[in-house]
Amino acid sequence: MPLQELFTATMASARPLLDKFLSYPPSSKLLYSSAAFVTSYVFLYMPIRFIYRVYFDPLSEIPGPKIALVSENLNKLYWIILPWNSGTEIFNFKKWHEKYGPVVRTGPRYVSFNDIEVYNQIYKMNTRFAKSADFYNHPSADESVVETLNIKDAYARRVALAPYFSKPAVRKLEDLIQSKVTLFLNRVKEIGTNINITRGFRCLTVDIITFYSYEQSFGALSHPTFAPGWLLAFESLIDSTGVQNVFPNTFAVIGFIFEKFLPRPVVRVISPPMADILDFTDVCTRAVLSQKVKYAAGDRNMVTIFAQLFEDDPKRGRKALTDKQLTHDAISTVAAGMDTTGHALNYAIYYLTKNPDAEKRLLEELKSVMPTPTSDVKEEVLEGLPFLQACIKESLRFSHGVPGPLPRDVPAGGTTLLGYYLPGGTIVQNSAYTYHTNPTVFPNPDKWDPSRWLVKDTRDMERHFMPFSRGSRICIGMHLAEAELSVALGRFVRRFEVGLMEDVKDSDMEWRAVFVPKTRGMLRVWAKERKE
Ligand code: HEM
Repeated sequence: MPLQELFTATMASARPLLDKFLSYPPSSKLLYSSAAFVTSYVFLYMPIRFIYRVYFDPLSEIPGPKIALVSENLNKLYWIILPWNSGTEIFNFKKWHEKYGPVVRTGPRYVSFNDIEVYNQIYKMNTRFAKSADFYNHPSADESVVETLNIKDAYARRVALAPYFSKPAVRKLEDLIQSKVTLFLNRVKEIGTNINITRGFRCLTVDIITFYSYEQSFGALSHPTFAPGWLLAFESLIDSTGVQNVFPNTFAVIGFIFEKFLPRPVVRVISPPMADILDFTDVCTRAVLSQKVKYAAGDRNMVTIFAQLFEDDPKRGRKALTDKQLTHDAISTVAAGMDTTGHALNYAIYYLTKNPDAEKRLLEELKSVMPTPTSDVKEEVLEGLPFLQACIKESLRFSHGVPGPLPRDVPAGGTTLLGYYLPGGTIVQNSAYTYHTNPTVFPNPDKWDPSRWLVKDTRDMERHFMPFSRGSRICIGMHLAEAELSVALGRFVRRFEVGLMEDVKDSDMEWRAVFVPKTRGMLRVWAKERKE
């Protein structure tokens, strides 16, 4: 039968059905057409799309679990929103790499790698792999330097911040770091027992970075239990990163309504975490904008990492940051510098209490440069202590910095990695957790063992060690973090004998990834001043 006749016959037989449909009231019409749309989406479009992804897509040659190809959105809901799965995707990545090899297709457009040469190609200086909008989209920080996607814009913003974070610049912060560590240690002595050291370390790191940013710290260390309201607010903000990532627009709209139209006490009744988040944003906004006002009034002697961002940089084509960009930078530098450094210190103390031999060895080493428990010691000296540095490295290996897969977009035109062609727009992932727990490079990877860093040849471990990431988007605050870690850990261990509170469980230190690792519980310790 010719095609035209077939079409006419089909239309004729469908006509009664169509007439019946048109005779329904509008509400039924809407219901039936919605049902027809959903049915054909689920039973027709999704299966066809799945078959295309499995057999015909340019990425179809790449091994991986087929179930992950059903839907990008379902993957996100499954791994991010379901409370029991939230933050555990990267553990699964590692299992998938063990099963499928160094390259795994983890979603329709996502490919994960476990190959250090590929890592170095993606996270290198002048990379063409930009941060992916699919992840760096959190409404509370998407205009910060951390979430700036465009490579040129990110470079210009980093250049403005870089002079404040170079090694020589950090050396000039010695007095600031030492004085905050002294305050922290005095507070530890004063509290003595049941010290929430997880929050204590956060308070220490945040008081340093906020002083450097705003000429006055947030005063966190002075809080009686290391739990100022805005720190609890920050914890809510971090908890919300998954929801922000999956529903950025909804989160932004709700946040806007809550912020602009409802009094804060009302927001607190409706959603305590949202009220916390807005409180934290307010604190950061007030702090950074008051610095901007001082700068505009001609004060050029003030100490603020933001100074260069208040002005245009015509040479690099960067405009002065808007108030929103400043606020987002204020939030993200506090966030970037607080939890990461805090976690590494947390793990160091936890594992030292579990490994008395290591603690003894560290103490002996510290005594060689600090004759008494409260002796002054320069950061430069602590940097030269091999066992202290090995403890710090091993604790960074356990805390991972940002363990998540740091997704990057394959540039337009595509690229070939490990023999597989990846079209432009493919999202590549690499998880520090996978590299840091590679048993070939780090034998017995789940054992906290600082002495592994004291062997003659550490080159292979160094190659697979990336707590600060690498390349153009390497951590800006790396030197500051290293200085904080040396001074805080060295002086803490020299001054105090420390132990876990009885009810602290090993499972309290298990973590999931909410951008940074989030432990199941908090580390609580007792601390006794040493006599000698
Ligand atoms: C032990 C402590 C720290 C670790 C392990 C760490 C780790 C990292 C990692 C892995 C990244 C890359 C994130 C990504 O690609 O999405 C990063 C970025 C960043 N870090 Fe850190 N960080 C630490 C401390 C600090 C401190 C003290 C600051 C100071 C404010 C800081 C500021 C930043 C900033 C601004 C970025 C964004 C850089 C960019 O996107 O170009 N970090 N950090």
